[in-house]
Amino acid sequence: MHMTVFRPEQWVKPMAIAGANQYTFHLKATENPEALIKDIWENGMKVGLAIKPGTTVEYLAPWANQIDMALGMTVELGFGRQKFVKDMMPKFHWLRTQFPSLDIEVNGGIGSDTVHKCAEAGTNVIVSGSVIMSEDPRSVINLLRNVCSEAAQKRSLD
Ligand SMILES: O=C(CO)[C@H](O)[C@H](O)COP(=O)(O)O
Repeated sequence: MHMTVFRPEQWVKPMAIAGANQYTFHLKATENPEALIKDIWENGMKVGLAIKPGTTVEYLAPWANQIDMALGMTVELGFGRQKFVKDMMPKFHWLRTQFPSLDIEVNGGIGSDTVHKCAEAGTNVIVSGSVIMSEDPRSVINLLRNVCSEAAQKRSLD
């Protein structure tokens, strides 16, 4: 679950009861990330931690060893069909270098023209909305998956 909400603390238990296996919250939406991470674990879910395009990766770094996934937004929060912001690429690259086994998710404006940059920078989890819905979903999903797999394989050989 990607929770774009204020006070993410209040939804941990309801989401666990509803069957969520991962709870992603926005770092700037809580005053106590450490306690929230612990609460998510204790409720049996994996932890995802999200930052917006304007947030530095150093802000997320102190928690990177305690989470399962980092999410970098490549658009501002709110709605689909926004233009991809490429400023996140150095942040993904830094995260991948520092935390080789961390899941790194990208969300915002991802399709066949933007996925390569993200995969090369180190993302391995892709959110894609409008492009998938506007084209042939099966072939777009296959392409996104293949680009990420090939980039991961190349990293493992380097
Ligand atoms: O969560 C989002 C914005 O808050 C995403 O950008 C959205 O759901 C994905 O859509 P798109 O692929 O069209 O950018």
